[in-house]
Amino acid sequence: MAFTTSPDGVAVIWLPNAFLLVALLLNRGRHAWMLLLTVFAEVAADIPVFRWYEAAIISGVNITEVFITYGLLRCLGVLRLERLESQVRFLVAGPLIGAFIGGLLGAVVIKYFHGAEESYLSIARVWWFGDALGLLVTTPLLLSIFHHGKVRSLVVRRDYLAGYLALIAVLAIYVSLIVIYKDVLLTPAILLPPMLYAAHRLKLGFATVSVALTSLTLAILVTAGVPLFGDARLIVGILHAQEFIFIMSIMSLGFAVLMAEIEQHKYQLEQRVADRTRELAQLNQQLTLMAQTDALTGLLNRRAIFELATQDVDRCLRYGRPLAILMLDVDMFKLVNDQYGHQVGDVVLARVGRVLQESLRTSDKSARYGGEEFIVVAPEANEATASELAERLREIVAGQTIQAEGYEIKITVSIGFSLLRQGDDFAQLTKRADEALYLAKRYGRNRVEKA
Ligand SMILES: Nc1nc2c(ncn2[C@@H]2O[C@H](COP(=O)(O)OP(=O)(O)OP(=O)(O)O)[C@@H](O)[C@H]2O)c(=O)[nH]1
Repeated sequence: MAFTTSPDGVAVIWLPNAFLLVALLLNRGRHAWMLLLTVFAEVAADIPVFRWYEAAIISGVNITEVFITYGLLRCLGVLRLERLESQVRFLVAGPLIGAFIGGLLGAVVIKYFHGAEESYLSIARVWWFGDALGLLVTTPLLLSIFHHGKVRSLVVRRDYLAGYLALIAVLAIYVSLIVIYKDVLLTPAILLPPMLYAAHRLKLGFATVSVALTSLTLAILVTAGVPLFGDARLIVGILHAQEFIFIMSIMSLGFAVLMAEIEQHKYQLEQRVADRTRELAQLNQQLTLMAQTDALTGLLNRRAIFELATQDVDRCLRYGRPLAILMLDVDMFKLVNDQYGHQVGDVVLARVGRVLQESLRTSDKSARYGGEEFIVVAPEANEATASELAERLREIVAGQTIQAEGYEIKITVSIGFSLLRQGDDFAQLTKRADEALYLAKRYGRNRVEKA
């Protein structure tokens, strides 16, 4: 710390307070040992410049400052600095209020215990700015590293590496030039564009490191007497450096956070669009299904079976495969309606639909063809298979006892089936199956007839 300290012993940029603040923020003030360790570090950092009791009082001032900042941040609900709003709150609580109080108290120690040359207000101002910058530069950096209780590597990330190297190169060139030429044209302001570019491209993690490195470099240069801002008195040079570091930090960190927020918004927007698209696709699927389904029985409707069966018919004709069509009609269904009511009739139709769904192969298709009439399309079914299937369906329906509205109802179905012939189409097949069904009705119902 001695490298960045003015002749009166006030730091141009004072970093240790941020360590204590971050320890408090991360652990919510739980770990006392961390506090003791930081107090020890604060005193040790002051020992090279001050007598031990001065160092002890100064560390008391620093700790007070940190606790005021921490208390304010807790009141404002700020534990992380990844949003612009929390950064602004942090700026008010730490660099503005906490460091200001620290500056007022610290200047008393420097002026009256240490016997400084500069005026009380001038020392208070340098102290305030030094502490403010220490908090501003270091807190976001440490919070970036100790992310959610884990140490996040800011150094080895591949996309950051080129940025770090470029930053070190820029700083090295700047330091060499200003040390050799001491030219006022080499104002640190020329560092701003590359830093903003880096903050924009490499996000908050990198911005915190670049701000910390640049600030420290400038602080060391100004306290070593390098005239960063022309031939001013040392204290004026320090003040300018502090002002510059302040502006640079706010701009870099603010810019990085702003970019992160924009990215976040963009991501959320994309997520929302993706969600809506998925919902629309699902709705579309549901609509398609609804358009194909008969609401009462859950089977395909007439239009859907026409499309699907036509494909089956074409395929079986092309490959010379058999196919059968079964037409089922509930016997004396009008009586069911008349005797028990239309609602009971609906339950009966739904049961026939369920029987078909449960009894057929997955390659078979069934549909409600109209009223109390059903159709089954059975690819690969020859005469024997179709007759067996029709018989089985007839028996299963006849074996059902349907309970509805307090009634127990037994029903039967008549079935006519037709087999695919060369040159057939779906309409011809259904026409023949219908004729066979008519025969089944004529011969007494509850029976199967072949076309
Ligand atoms: N409950 C109900 N009844 C329907 C529905 N669609 C058609 N029906 C009725 O089904 C009955 C069909 O009667 P018919 O065509 O005379 O045939 P049936 O009484 O079954 O006599 P057969 O076919 O000769 O055995 C009519 O009463 C229609 O009103 C429906 O969705 N729900």
